[in-house]
Amino acid sequence: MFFDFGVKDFIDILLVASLLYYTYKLMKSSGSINLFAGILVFVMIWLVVTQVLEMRLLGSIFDKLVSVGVVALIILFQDEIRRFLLTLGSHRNVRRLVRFFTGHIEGKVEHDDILPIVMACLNMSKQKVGALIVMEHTFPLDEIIATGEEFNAEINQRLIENIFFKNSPLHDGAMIINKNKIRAAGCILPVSHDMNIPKELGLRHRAAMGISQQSDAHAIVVSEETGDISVAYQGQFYLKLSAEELETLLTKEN
Ligand SMILES: Nc1ncnc2c1ncn2[C@@H]1O[C@H](COP(=O)(O)OP(=O)(O)OP(=O)(O)O)[C@@H](O)[C@H]1O
Repeated sequence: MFFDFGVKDFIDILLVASLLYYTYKLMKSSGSINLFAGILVFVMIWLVVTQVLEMRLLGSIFDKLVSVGVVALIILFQDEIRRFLLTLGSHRNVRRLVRFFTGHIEGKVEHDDILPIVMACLNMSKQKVGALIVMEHTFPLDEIIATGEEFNAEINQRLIENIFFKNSPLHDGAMIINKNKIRAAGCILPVSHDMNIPKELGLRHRAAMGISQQSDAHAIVVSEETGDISVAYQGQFYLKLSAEELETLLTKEN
């Protein structure tokens, strides 16, 4: 007996595989990989109980759990689902399409605005001034901005350095930059509890990782201890960057 296997089925399998891979990547970057693994194990047990062993009583309990499970999943993963849709909308190809029709990209930081940020980081790195700068992209950070001091200033190298200067009232916490404006400083970021973050990295780095797991922002850290410049982006650390590497990373379309 032959399977009626056509191109459509092949595309179907390919799409399901990509969906699973993308979900895995998203869960990994947001630190919920154990939850994802737990759900997979549950689905496998459910399939074995209902399809292979055909246990009716246990099967009917699992069936009930699965029927309410979809709602539970939406509640559990609401941040991840939101991020997934935002990332989909901000994907390079979709942005190209938007640029084709509108002529510009909403939320994109121009190269001229990146240079003062890179220069400020370089200076702070040399003087070992600690800094935490978040570049907001398509995922809105209004709730984070509300935790700090809001203003609407042009991006300026001196201003960035002054804010993070040790005696400045706003040096503690994170600065949020959106497009060509510094939107706030002294903001509190969510701290990542990821066990894989190296032990020598403290709260500033964990806060950078936290925001990168919950949004599509770039979070730049200048270490007060070592002067190292690092970036957390999409749940990944890019450590000990040179000025050129930082510029390339920030200029790259996400
Ligand atoms: N949740 C947070 N949101 C924003 N900023 C934070 C947060 N937690 C800590 N910080 C900032 O990090 C500073 C403390 O950094 P800490 O020394 O613990 O981190 P670190 O990663 O070791 O950095 P460094 O290498 O600069 O010492 C605080 O003074 C504060 O400015």
